[in-house]
Amino acid sequence: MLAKSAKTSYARSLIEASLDPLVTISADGKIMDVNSATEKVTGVPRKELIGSDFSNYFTDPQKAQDGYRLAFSQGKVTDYPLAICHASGKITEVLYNATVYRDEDGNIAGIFAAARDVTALKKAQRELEAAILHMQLIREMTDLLQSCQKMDEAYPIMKSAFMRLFPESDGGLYMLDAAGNSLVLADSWGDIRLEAVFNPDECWGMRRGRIHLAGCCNSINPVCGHVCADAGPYLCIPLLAHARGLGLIYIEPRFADPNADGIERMLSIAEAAADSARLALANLTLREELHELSIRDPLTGLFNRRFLEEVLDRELLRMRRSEQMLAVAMIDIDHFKIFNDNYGHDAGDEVLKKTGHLLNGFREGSDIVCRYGGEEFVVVTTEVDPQKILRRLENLRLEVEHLSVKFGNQQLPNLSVSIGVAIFPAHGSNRVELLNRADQALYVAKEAGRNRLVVAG
Ligand SMILES: Nc1nc2c(ncn2[C@@H]2O[C@H](COP(=O)(O)OP(=O)(O)OP(=O)(O)O)[C@@H](O)[C@H]2O)c(=O)[nH]1
Repeated sequence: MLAKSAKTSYARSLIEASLDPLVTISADGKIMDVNSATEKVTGVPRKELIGSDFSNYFTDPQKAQDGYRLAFSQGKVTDYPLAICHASGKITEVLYNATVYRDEDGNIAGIFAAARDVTALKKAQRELEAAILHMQLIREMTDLLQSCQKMDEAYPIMKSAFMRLFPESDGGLYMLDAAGNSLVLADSWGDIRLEAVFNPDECWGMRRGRIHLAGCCNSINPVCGHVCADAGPYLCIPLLAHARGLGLIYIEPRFADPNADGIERMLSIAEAAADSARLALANLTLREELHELSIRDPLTGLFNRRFLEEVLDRELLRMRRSEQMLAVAMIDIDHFKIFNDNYGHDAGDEVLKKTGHLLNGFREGSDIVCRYGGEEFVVVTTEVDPQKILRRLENLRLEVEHLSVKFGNQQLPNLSVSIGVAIFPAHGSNRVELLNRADQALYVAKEAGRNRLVVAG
Protein backbone atom coordinates (compact mmCIF):
# COMPACT_ATOMS: atom_id res chain seq x y z
CA MET A 1 0.00 0.00 0.00
CA LEU A 2 1.29 3.44 -0.95
CA ALA A 3 1.17 6.28 1.54
CA LYS A 4 -1.09 9.24 0.55
CA SER A 5 1.87 11.48 -0.48
CA ALA A 6 3.39 8.61 -2.45
CA LYS A 7 0.03 8.06 -4.17
CA THR A 8 -0.17 11.75 -5.07
CA SER A 9 3.34 11.80 -6.49
CA TYR A 10 2.63 8.56 -8.40
CA ALA A 11 -0.55 10.07 -9.94
CA ARG A 12 1.35 13.28 -10.82
CA SER A 13 4.07 11.30 -12.57
CA LEU A 14 1.45 9.47 -14.61
CA ILE A 15 -0.22 12.75 -15.62
CA GLU A 16 3.09 14.35 -16.59
CA ALA A 17 4.17 11.26 -18.52
CA SER A 18 1.18 11.54 -20.80
CA LEU A 19 1.97 12.86 -24.27
CA ASP A 20 -1.67 13.98 -24.57
CA PRO A 21 -2.54 17.40 -23.14
CA LEU A 22 -4.54 16.92 -19.93
CA VAL A 23 -6.41 19.66 -18.13
CA THR A 24 -8.87 20.10 -15.28
CA ILE A 25 -11.33 22.95 -15.55
CA SER A 26 -13.41 24.43 -12.76
CA ALA A 27 -17.20 24.79 -12.90
CA ASP A 28 -16.75 28.46 -13.93
CA GLY A 29 -14.45 27.53 -16.85
CA LYS A 30 -11.06 28.38 -15.32
CA ILE A 31 -8.08 26.08 -15.78
CA MET A 32 -7.18 24.41 -12.48
CA ASP A 33 -4.42 22.05 -13.46
CA VAL A 34 -2.46 21.08 -16.60
CA ASN A 35 0.30 18.67 -17.53
CA SER A 36 3.48 19.56 -19.41
CA ALA A 37 1.97 18.35 -22.72
CA THR A 38 -0.60 21.18 -22.36
CA GLU A 39 2.22 23.71 -21.86
CA LYS A 40 3.88 22.35 -24.95
CA VAL A 41 0.83 22.43 -27.21
CA THR A 42 -0.20 25.97 -26.15
CA GLY A 43 3.33 27.42 -25.76
CA VAL A 44 2.09 29.00 -22.50
CA PRO A 45 3.78 28.30 -19.13
CA ARG A 46 1.80 26.42 -16.53
CA LYS A 47 1.57 29.32 -14.08
CA GLU A 48 -0.07 31.49 -16.78
CA LEU A 49 -2.43 28.73 -17.86
CA ILE A 50 -3.74 28.07 -14.39
CA GLY A 51 -6.56 30.43 -13.49
CA SER A 52 -7.08 31.57 -17.10
CA ASP A 53 -10.21 30.92 -19.17
CA PHE A 54 -9.76 27.53 -20.83
CA SER A 55 -11.46 28.63 -24.10
CA ASN A 56 -8.73 31.25 -24.78
CA TYR A 57 -6.44 28.62 -26.27
CA PHE A 58 -8.67 27.41 -29.07
CA THR A 59 -9.14 28.78 -32.59
CA ASP A 60 -12.89 28.71 -31.95
CA PRO A 61 -13.50 29.64 -28.26
CA GLN A 62 -17.28 29.49 -28.69
CA LYS A 63 -17.10 25.89 -29.89
CA ALA A 64 -14.83 25.03 -26.95
CA GLN A 65 -17.38 26.49 -24.51
CA ASP A 66 -20.19 24.56 -26.25
CA GLY A 67 -18.22 21.33 -25.75
CA TYR A 68 -17.64 22.20 -22.13
CA ARG A 69 -21.37 22.78 -21.54
CA LEU A 70 -22.15 19.52 -23.33
CA ALA A 71 -19.79 17.61 -21.04
CA PHE A 72 -21.48 19.27 -18.06
CA SER A 73 -24.99 18.37 -19.15
CA GLN A 74 -24.23 14.84 -20.37
CA GLY A 75 -21.52 13.94 -17.86
CA LYS A 76 -19.00 13.43 -20.66
CA VAL A 77 -18.14 14.12 -24.31
CA THR A 78 -16.21 11.82 -26.63
CA ASP A 79 -14.01 12.76 -29.61
CA TYR A 80 -15.09 16.42 -29.57
CA PRO A 81 -13.12 18.14 -32.39
CA LEU A 82 -11.26 21.38 -31.59
CA ALA A 83 -8.10 23.16 -32.72
CA ILE A 84 -5.56 24.45 -30.19
CA CYS A 85 -3.68 27.61 -31.11
CA HIS A 86 -0.01 27.72 -29.98
CA ALA A 87 1.42 31.09 -28.91
CA SER A 88 3.46 31.01 -32.14
CA GLY A 89 0.29 30.63 -34.22
CA LYS A 90 0.81 26.92 -34.99
CA ILE A 91 -2.47 25.00 -34.98
CA THR A 92 -2.90 21.53 -33.50
CA GLU A 93 -6.07 19.69 -34.39
CA VAL A 94 -7.33 17.57 -31.48
CA LEU A 95 -10.17 15.34 -30.38
CA TYR A 96 -11.26 15.92 -26.77
CA ASN A 97 -12.54 13.35 -24.34
CA ALA A 98 -13.92 15.12 -21.29
CA THR A 99 -15.68 13.89 -18.20
CA VAL A 100 -17.05 15.64 -15.13
CA TYR A 101 -15.47 15.13 -11.72
CA ARG A 102 -17.25 15.54 -8.41
CA ASP A 103 -16.37 16.83 -4.94
CA GLU A 104 -16.66 14.76 -1.76
CA ASP A 105 -20.39 15.60 -1.55
CA GLY A 106 -21.02 14.29 -5.06
CA ASN A 107 -21.53 17.75 -6.67
CA ILE A 108 -19.94 18.44 -10.07
CA ALA A 109 -16.75 20.37 -9.40
CA GLY A 110 -15.45 20.67 -12.91
CA ILE A 111 -14.26 18.85 -16.00
CA PHE A 112 -11.30 16.64 -16.60
CA ALA A 113 -10.33 16.75 -20.31
CA ALA A 114 -7.77 14.86 -22.37
CA ALA A 115 -6.86 15.87 -25.93
CA ARG A 116 -5.56 13.57 -28.69
CA ASP A 117 -3.42 15.22 -31.41
CA VAL A 118 -4.97 14.29 -34.77
CA THR A 119 -3.24 16.94 -36.92
CA ALA A 120 -1.33 14.39 -39.02
CA LEU A 121 -4.39 12.17 -39.32
CA LYS A 122 -6.59 15.08 -40.45
CA LYS A 123 -3.95 16.23 -42.92
CA ALA A 124 -3.70 12.73 -44.39
CA GLN A 125 -7.52 12.57 -44.53
CA ARG A 126 -7.71 15.93 -46.36
CA GLU A 127 -5.00 14.82 -48.78
CA LEU A 128 -6.83 11.57 -49.44
CA GLU A 129 -10.09 13.44 -50.08
CA ALA A 130 -8.28 15.85 -52.41
CA ALA A 131 -6.60 12.94 -54.23
CA ILE A 132 -9.98 11.23 -54.71
CA LEU A 133 -11.41 14.49 -56.05
CA HIS A 134 -8.45 14.88 -58.43
CA MET A 135 -8.86 11.30 -59.66
CA GLN A 136 -12.55 11.92 -60.31
CA LEU A 137 -11.76 15.14 -62.18
CA ILE A 138 -9.09 13.45 -64.29
CA ARG A 139 -11.42 10.55 -65.07
CA GLU A 140 -14.20 12.96 -66.09
CA MET A 141 -11.77 14.94 -68.26
CA THR A 142 -10.55 11.75 -69.98
CA ASP A 143 -14.11 10.53 -70.53
CA LEU A 144 -15.10 13.83 -72.13
CA LEU A 145 -11.91 14.00 -74.23
CA GLN A 146 -12.63 10.53 -75.56
CA SER A 147 -16.03 11.72 -76.77
CA CYS A 148 -14.65 14.81 -78.53
CA GLN A 149 -14.89 14.82 -82.30
CA LYS A 150 -12.68 17.84 -82.91
CA MET A 151 -9.65 19.30 -81.17
CA ASP A 152 -11.57 22.58 -80.68
CA GLU A 153 -13.95 20.72 -78.39
CA ALA A 154 -11.05 19.39 -76.31
CA TYR A 155 -9.53 22.79 -75.36
CA PRO A 156 -12.30 24.08 -73.06
CA ILE A 157 -12.56 20.67 -71.37
CA MET A 158 -8.84 20.57 -70.61
CA LYS A 159 -8.85 24.21 -69.53
CA SER A 160 -11.65 23.74 -67.03
CA ALA A 161 -10.12 20.48 -65.69
CA PHE A 162 -6.68 22.05 -65.18
CA MET A 163 -8.21 25.15 -63.58
CA ARG A 164 -9.87 22.90 -61.00
CA LEU A 165 -6.84 20.65 -60.52
CA PHE A 166 -4.61 23.69 -59.86
CA PRO A 167 -7.05 26.21 -58.37
CA GLU A 168 -4.38 28.62 -57.12
CA SER A 169 -2.57 28.76 -60.44
CA ASP A 170 -2.70 30.48 -63.81
CA GLY A 171 -1.87 28.60 -66.97
CA GLY A 172 -2.16 27.97 -70.66
CA LEU A 173 -2.68 25.17 -73.15
CA TYR A 174 -0.48 25.05 -76.24
CA MET A 175 -0.98 22.75 -79.23
CA LEU A 176 1.71 21.82 -81.74
CA ASP A 177 0.91 23.01 -85.28
CA ALA A 178 0.55 20.50 -88.11
CA ALA A 179 4.16 20.99 -89.22
CA GLY A 180 5.40 20.39 -85.66
CA ASN A 181 7.39 23.65 -85.75
CA SER A 182 5.44 25.82 -83.36
CA LEU A 183 3.51 25.54 -80.15
CA VAL A 184 0.45 27.75 -80.53
CA LEU A 185 -1.49 29.06 -77.53
CA ALA A 186 -4.95 27.47 -77.77
CA ASP A 187 -6.35 28.72 -74.45
CA SER A 188 -5.24 30.27 -71.18
CA TRP A 189 -6.67 31.02 -67.74
CA GLY A 190 -6.00 33.37 -64.86
CA ASP A 191 -4.18 36.68 -64.91
CA ILE A 192 -1.19 35.78 -67.04
CA ARG A 193 0.59 36.92 -70.21
CA LEU A 194 1.89 34.03 -72.25
CA GLU A 195 3.85 33.80 -75.50
CA ALA A 196 1.28 33.26 -78.29
CA VAL A 197 3.63 31.07 -80.37
CA PHE A 198 7.07 29.60 -79.75
CA ASN A 199 9.36 26.89 -81.00
CA PRO A 200 9.11 23.59 -79.05
CA ASP A 201 12.91 23.62 -78.65
CA GLU A 202 12.57 26.69 -76.41
CA CYS A 203 10.86 24.50 -73.81
CA TRP A 204 12.92 22.18 -71.62
CA GLY A 205 9.83 20.10 -70.92
CA MET A 206 9.26 19.45 -74.64
CA ARG A 207 12.97 18.80 -75.26
CA ARG A 208 13.30 16.26 -72.47
CA GLY A 209 9.83 14.80 -72.89
CA ARG A 210 9.06 15.14 -69.20
CA ILE A 211 7.56 17.63 -66.75
CA HIS A 212 9.89 20.57 -66.22
CA LEU A 213 9.73 22.46 -62.94
CA ALA A 214 11.75 25.68 -62.83
CA GLY A 215 11.85 29.10 -61.18
CA CYS A 216 12.00 27.63 -57.65
CA CYS A 217 14.81 28.94 -55.46
CA ASN A 218 15.94 25.39 -54.58
CA SER A 219 15.92 24.07 -58.16
CA ILE A 220 18.82 24.10 -60.62
CA ASN A 221 16.47 23.59 -63.59
CA PRO A 222 16.97 26.29 -66.24
CA VAL A 223 14.11 28.65 -67.14
CA CYS A 224 12.62 27.89 -70.59
CA GLY A 225 13.06 30.32 -73.47
CA HIS A 226 9.32 30.99 -73.70
CA VAL A 227 9.17 32.10 -70.05
CA CYS A 228 10.40 35.45 -68.54
CA ALA A 229 13.93 35.02 -67.13
CA ASP A 230 12.81 36.31 -63.69
CA ALA A 231 9.68 34.11 -63.61
CA GLY A 232 8.51 32.53 -60.37
CA PRO A 233 8.02 28.78 -60.06
CA TYR A 234 6.23 27.15 -62.99
CA LEU A 235 5.57 23.75 -64.56
CA CYS A 236 5.76 22.81 -68.23
CA ILE A 237 3.84 19.59 -68.81
CA PRO A 238 4.56 18.18 -72.28
CA LEU A 239 1.77 16.22 -73.97
CA LEU A 240 3.48 13.45 -75.89
CA ALA A 241 2.00 10.25 -77.26
CA HIS A 242 3.74 7.48 -79.16
CA ALA A 243 6.94 9.60 -79.12
CA ARG A 244 5.08 12.36 -80.93
CA GLY A 245 4.56 15.86 -79.54
CA LEU A 246 0.97 17.05 -79.27
CA GLY A 247 1.12 20.08 -77.06
CA LEU A 248 2.08 21.55 -73.73
CA ILE A 249 0.36 22.66 -70.55
CA TYR A 250 1.92 25.56 -68.67
CA ILE A 251 1.06 26.03 -64.98
CA GLU A 252 2.20 28.93 -62.80
CA PRO A 253 1.24 28.85 -59.09
CA ARG A 254 0.09 32.20 -57.72
CA PHE A 255 1.93 31.72 -54.39
CA ALA A 256 5.50 33.03 -54.63
CA ASP A 257 7.57 30.05 -53.55
CA PRO A 258 5.50 26.95 -52.86
CA ASN A 259 6.95 24.60 -50.26
CA ALA A 260 8.39 21.22 -51.19
CA ASP A 261 5.16 19.52 -50.15
CA GLY A 262 3.06 21.72 -52.40
CA ILE A 263 5.41 21.22 -55.38
CA GLU A 264 5.46 17.46 -54.87
CA ARG A 265 1.67 17.42 -54.87
CA MET A 266 1.47 19.60 -57.99
CA LEU A 267 3.92 17.33 -59.80
CA SER A 268 1.99 14.17 -59.04
CA ILE A 269 -1.36 15.72 -60.07
CA ALA A 270 0.25 17.08 -63.25
CA GLU A 271 1.72 13.68 -64.11
CA ALA A 272 -1.59 11.85 -63.63
CA ALA A 273 -3.56 14.47 -65.60
CA ALA A 274 -1.04 14.60 -68.46
CA ASP A 275 -0.92 10.79 -68.65
CA SER A 276 -4.67 10.63 -69.13
CA ALA A 277 -4.95 13.67 -71.40
CA ARG A 278 -2.17 12.67 -73.80
CA LEU A 279 -3.71 9.35 -74.80
CA ALA A 280 -7.13 10.86 -75.35
CA LEU A 281 -5.55 13.72 -77.34
CA ALA A 282 -3.48 11.30 -79.44
CA ASN A 283 -6.66 9.42 -80.36
CA LEU A 284 -8.39 12.66 -81.18
CA THR A 285 -5.52 13.86 -83.38
CA LEU A 286 -5.50 10.53 -85.20
CA ARG A 287 -9.25 10.68 -85.69
CA GLU A 288 -8.99 14.24 -87.04
CA GLU A 289 -6.21 13.23 -89.43
CA LEU A 290 -8.18 10.23 -90.68
CA HIS A 291 -11.28 12.35 -91.15
CA GLU A 292 -9.23 14.97 -93.02
CA LEU A 293 -7.83 12.22 -95.28
CA SER A 294 -11.31 10.88 -95.92
CA ILE A 295 -12.74 14.24 -97.06
CA ARG A 296 -9.81 15.61 -99.13
CA ASP A 297 -8.75 14.94 -102.69
CA PRO A 298 -5.02 14.11 -102.49
CA LEU A 299 -4.07 15.68 -105.86
CA THR A 300 -5.61 19.15 -105.43
CA GLY A 301 -6.08 19.28 -101.64
CA LEU A 302 -9.70 20.34 -102.25
CA PHE A 303 -12.63 18.64 -100.53
CA ASN A 304 -13.85 15.49 -102.29
CA ARG A 305 -17.29 14.44 -103.53
CA ARG A 306 -18.07 12.57 -100.29
CA PHE A 307 -17.58 15.73 -98.23
CA LEU A 308 -19.61 17.82 -100.68
CA GLU A 309 -22.58 15.49 -100.44
CA GLU A 310 -22.42 15.53 -96.65
CA VAL A 311 -22.08 19.27 -96.34
CA LEU A 312 -24.48 20.28 -99.13
CA ASP A 313 -27.39 18.60 -97.33
CA ARG A 314 -26.48 20.55 -94.20
CA GLU A 315 -26.09 23.85 -96.07
CA LEU A 316 -29.49 23.39 -97.76
CA LEU A 317 -31.13 22.91 -94.37
CA ARG A 318 -29.47 26.10 -93.18
CA MET A 319 -30.57 28.01 -96.28
CA ARG A 320 -34.14 26.76 -95.89
CA ARG A 321 -34.23 28.02 -92.31
CA SER A 322 -32.70 31.41 -93.14
CA GLU A 323 -34.62 31.69 -96.45
CA GLN A 324 -31.40 32.38 -98.33
CA MET A 325 -30.45 31.17 -101.78
CA LEU A 326 -27.56 28.92 -102.70
CA ALA A 327 -25.88 28.22 -106.03
CA VAL A 328 -24.30 24.96 -107.17
CA ALA A 329 -21.81 25.45 -110.02
CA MET A 330 -20.46 22.43 -111.87
CA ILE A 331 -17.17 23.31 -113.56
CA ASP A 332 -15.58 21.02 -116.17
CA ILE A 333 -12.27 21.51 -118.01
CA ASP A 334 -12.85 21.57 -121.76
CA HIS A 335 -11.25 19.00 -124.08
CA PHE A 336 -9.15 17.58 -121.27
CA LYS A 337 -8.86 14.19 -122.96
CA ILE A 338 -7.10 15.76 -125.95
CA PHE A 339 -4.88 17.76 -123.60
CA ASN A 340 -3.90 14.59 -121.74
CA ASP A 341 -3.26 12.78 -125.02
CA ASN A 342 -1.05 15.62 -126.29
CA TYR A 343 0.90 16.57 -123.17
CA GLY A 344 0.70 13.47 -120.98
CA HIS A 345 -1.11 12.53 -117.79
CA ASP A 346 1.45 14.23 -115.51
CA ALA A 347 1.04 17.55 -117.28
CA GLY A 348 -2.73 17.01 -116.95
CA ASP A 349 -2.26 16.51 -113.20
CA GLU A 350 -0.36 19.79 -112.99
CA VAL A 351 -3.28 21.58 -114.71
CA LEU A 352 -5.74 19.99 -112.29
CA LYS A 353 -3.62 21.16 -109.33
CA LYS A 354 -3.32 24.74 -110.62
CA THR A 355 -7.03 24.91 -111.49
CA GLY A 356 -7.85 23.57 -108.03
CA HIS A 357 -5.62 26.25 -106.47
CA LEU A 358 -7.35 28.96 -108.48
CA LEU A 359 -10.79 27.69 -107.48
CA ASN A 360 -9.74 27.61 -103.85
CA GLY A 361 -8.76 31.28 -104.10
CA PHE A 362 -12.27 32.01 -105.39
CA ARG A 363 -13.78 31.00 -102.02
CA GLU A 364 -15.58 33.63 -99.95
CA GLY A 365 -17.27 33.18 -96.57
CA SER A 366 -18.78 29.72 -96.30
CA ASP A 367 -18.25 28.75 -99.98
CA ILE A 368 -17.33 25.10 -100.57
CA VAL A 369 -15.00 24.12 -103.39
CA CYS A 370 -14.50 20.45 -104.21
CA ARG A 371 -13.08 18.17 -106.85
CA TYR A 372 -16.17 16.25 -107.88
CA GLY A 373 -14.26 13.69 -109.94
CA GLY A 374 -11.82 13.55 -112.89
CA GLU A 375 -11.60 17.03 -114.42
CA GLU A 376 -14.85 18.17 -112.85
CA PHE A 377 -15.17 20.59 -109.89
CA VAL A 378 -18.14 21.86 -107.90
CA VAL A 379 -18.44 25.22 -106.17
CA VAL A 380 -21.25 25.83 -103.68
CA THR A 381 -21.82 29.44 -102.76
CA THR A 382 -24.44 31.22 -100.68
CA GLU A 383 -25.46 34.72 -101.56
CA VAL A 384 -28.51 36.95 -101.43
CA ASP A 385 -28.02 38.39 -104.91
CA PRO A 386 -28.11 35.82 -107.79
CA GLN A 387 -26.61 38.35 -110.23
CA LYS A 388 -23.56 38.69 -107.97
CA ILE A 389 -23.05 34.91 -107.95
CA LEU A 390 -23.20 34.75 -111.73
CA ARG A 391 -20.77 37.69 -112.03
CA ARG A 392 -18.31 35.99 -109.70
CA LEU A 393 -18.56 32.68 -111.59
CA GLU A 394 -18.15 34.44 -114.92
CA ASN A 395 -14.97 36.11 -113.59
CA LEU A 396 -13.77 32.70 -112.49
CA ARG A 397 -14.26 31.32 -115.99
CA LEU A 398 -12.19 34.21 -117.40
CA GLU A 399 -9.45 33.65 -114.83
CA VAL A 400 -9.16 29.97 -115.86
CA GLU A 401 -8.92 31.08 -119.46
CA HIS A 402 -5.87 33.17 -118.54
CA LEU A 403 -4.35 30.63 -116.18
CA SER A 404 -0.77 30.00 -117.17
CA VAL A 405 0.59 26.55 -116.28
CA LYS A 406 4.17 25.34 -116.67
CA PHE A 407 5.16 21.69 -116.57
CA GLY A 408 8.89 21.41 -116.01
CA ASN A 409 10.31 23.85 -118.54
CA GLN A 410 7.36 23.51 -120.83
CA GLN A 411 4.74 26.24 -121.00
CA LEU A 412 1.37 24.48 -121.42
CA PRO A 413 -1.39 25.93 -123.57
CA ASN A 414 -4.25 27.75 -121.85
CA LEU A 415 -7.41 25.77 -121.17
CA SER A 416 -10.99 26.77 -120.59
CA VAL A 417 -13.88 25.56 -118.46
CA SER A 418 -17.59 25.20 -119.01
CA ILE A 419 -19.87 25.99 -116.06
CA GLY A 420 -23.41 24.82 -115.34
CA VAL A 421 -25.26 26.59 -112.50
CA ALA A 422 -28.36 25.59 -110.57
CA ILE A 423 -29.85 27.81 -107.88
CA PHE A 424 -31.74 26.83 -104.75
CA PRO A 425 -34.71 27.10 -104.41
CA ALA A 426 -35.51 28.08 -108.01
CA HIS A 427 -34.03 24.98 -109.70
CA GLY A 428 -34.33 22.32 -107.05
CA SER A 429 -35.11 21.75 -103.39
CA ASN A 430 -32.54 19.08 -102.57
CA ARG A 431 -28.95 18.06 -103.31
CA VAL A 432 -29.72 15.47 -106.00
CA GLU A 433 -32.05 17.80 -107.91
CA LEU A 434 -29.60 20.70 -107.77
CA LEU A 435 -26.58 18.61 -108.86
CA ASN A 436 -28.63 17.12 -111.74
CA ARG A 437 -29.80 20.55 -112.89
CA ALA A 438 -26.26 21.96 -112.70
CA ASP A 439 -25.00 18.94 -114.68
CA GLN A 440 -27.70 19.47 -117.34
CA ALA A 441 -26.75 23.16 -117.60
CA LEU A 442 -23.09 22.11 -117.97
CA TYR A 443 -24.08 19.78 -120.80
CA VAL A 444 -25.87 22.68 -122.52
CA ALA A 445 -22.71 24.83 -122.11
CA LYS A 446 -20.59 22.08 -123.71
CA GLU A 447 -23.08 21.65 -126.55
CA ALA A 448 -23.16 25.39 -127.15
CA GLY A 449 -19.42 25.41 -127.85
CA ARG A 450 -17.78 25.21 -124.34
CA ASN A 451 -15.93 27.98 -122.41
CA ARG A 452 -19.17 29.49 -121.19
CA LEU A 453 -21.56 29.66 -118.23
CA VAL A 454 -25.12 28.40 -118.49
CA VAL A 455 -27.76 28.72 -115.79
CA ALA A 456 -30.29 25.90 -115.46
CA GLY A 457 -33.43 27.01 -117.09
N1 LIG B 1 -4.26 13.89 -115.89
C1 LIG B 1 -5.41 13.50 -115.39
N2 LIG B 1 -6.44 13.26 -116.20
C2 LIG B 1 -7.61 12.87 -115.69
C3 LIG B 1 -7.79 12.67 -114.33
N3 LIG B 1 -9.06 12.28 -114.11
C4 LIG B 1 -9.68 12.23 -115.31
N4 LIG B 1 -8.80 12.58 -116.28
C5 LIG B 1 -8.99 12.63 -117.69
O1 LIG B 1 -9.95 13.62 -118.03
C6 LIG B 1 -10.43 13.28 -119.31
C7 LIG B 1 -11.90 13.57 -119.41
O2 LIG B 1 -12.30 13.35 -120.73
P1 LIG B 1 -13.78 13.51 -121.20
O3 LIG B 1 -14.73 13.10 -120.14
O4 LIG B 1 -13.89 12.77 -122.52
O5 LIG B 1 -13.98 15.01 -121.43
P2 LIG B 1 -13.14 16.11 -122.19
O6 LIG B 1 -12.06 15.51 -123.03
O7 LIG B 1 -12.66 17.09 -121.15
O8 LIG B 1 -14.20 16.75 -123.09
P3 LIG B 1 -15.36 17.72 -122.72
O9 LIG B 1 -15.62 17.57 -121.26
O10 LIG B 1 -16.52 17.28 -123.50
O11 LIG B 1 -14.89 19.08 -123.05
C8 LIG B 1 -10.10 11.81 -119.53
O12 LIG B 1 -9.09 11.68 -120.50
C9 LIG B 1 -9.57 11.34 -118.19
O13 LIG B 1 -8.54 10.37 -118.31
C10 LIG B 1 -6.67 12.91 -113.49
O14 LIG B 1 -6.70 12.75 -112.25
N5 LIG B 1 -5.52 13.31 -114.05
